Amino acid sequence: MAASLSRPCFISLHLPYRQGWAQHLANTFRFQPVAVRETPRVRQLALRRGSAVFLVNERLAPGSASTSSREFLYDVDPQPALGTASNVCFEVDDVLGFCKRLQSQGCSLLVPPTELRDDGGSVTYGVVSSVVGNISHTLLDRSRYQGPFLPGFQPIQRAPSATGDGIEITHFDHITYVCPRGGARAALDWYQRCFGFHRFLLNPQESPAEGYVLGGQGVGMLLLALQSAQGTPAHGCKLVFAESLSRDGTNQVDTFLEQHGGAGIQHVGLCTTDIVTTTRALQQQGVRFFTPPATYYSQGGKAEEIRGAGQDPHMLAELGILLDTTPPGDKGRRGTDATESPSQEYLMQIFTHPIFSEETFFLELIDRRGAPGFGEGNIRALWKAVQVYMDQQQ
Ligand SMILES: O=C(O)C(=O)Cc1ccc(O)cc1
Repeated sequence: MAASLSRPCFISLHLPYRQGWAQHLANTFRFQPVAVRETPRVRQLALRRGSAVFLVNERLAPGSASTSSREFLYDVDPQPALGTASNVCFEVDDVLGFCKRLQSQGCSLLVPPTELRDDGGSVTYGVVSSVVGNISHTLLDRSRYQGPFLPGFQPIQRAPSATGDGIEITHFDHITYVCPRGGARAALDWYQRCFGFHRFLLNPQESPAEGYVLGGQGVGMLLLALQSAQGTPAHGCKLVFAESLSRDGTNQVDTFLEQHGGAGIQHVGLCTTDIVTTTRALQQQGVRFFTPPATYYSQGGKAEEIRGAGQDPHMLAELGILLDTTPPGDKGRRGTDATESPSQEYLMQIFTHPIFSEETFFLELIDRRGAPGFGEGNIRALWKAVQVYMDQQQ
């Protein structure tokens, strides 16, 4: 079964009672509130930047909101003890057929296909649980809907400050899951089988059978990745599955499992077309980013690599931005059109501090200049920066 899933339509975040995040997302990350739904017990706020939409679900009353099973529209209640990103919504053409196929494959439907309508038209959706931690997926057909967000939500008038603030965020680039030990391969298989995602090799060093194993220097991690069936390698949304291979159980992946209370979404990569300006603007708004170790910029040929890509090593170091060039020969391996660009391909990344009070969920900015993968040096640098941060927290 090859399902026609495209880029996520929204990523849903849940917060426990008395915790909010929507204001923070609006004020510091400058996501624009577009639609809201409020009941006496919950508030659901959709915030958009480019085509990236977060649905922030807040509780307005103590206790479990799930006395009514549909308290949260287009989602289920993960009953969070802490902030968690627990649902990714994908658009599909045929919700009924899709849900039927998933059920015949043994998947559990949390919300059966349901139709909702208002003046803007109608949508059909269902919610299925995934095989990873608390993550569920909303499958949505909104081809018959003309309204600004979804039926059941009230539109919010667009404030004039949404553009021209230097923050260039275009779409969700990737979603990284932390899987339990031994669970990354099963997750990969499930998304290939049930959602029709294709394997994506993160790096030329990756062995398709084993996955991408990062060892040495205190890093013990297995990474496996997929990309959605629709969309080119450069434009589709990727799923990255991370699993700890470390023996001492104190690294960031194990810490996520412990503090999150199980597997789940560790970070979301937001694609930007101008990482330098965007990082600067977000820093001015108070967003805090991980700073890679100073050695990242001074180690073997990094400054030359950065200059070779046409970037300024001092500026990147000052902001904490990581850069990785695609090694020659990498293009063909991932099936990129070799005639696309004669110049060197590279990408730049930067990672925020954890968003909630626990060391769990964070965001990333990624600026792809033709490079579809993830740089090994950058993953190591992020790993190191997170470890330093975690050690400082103790
Ligand atoms: O580089 C990325 O964005 C990744 O998604 C790879 C990754 C996965 C898990 C980590 O704890 C650190 C890096």
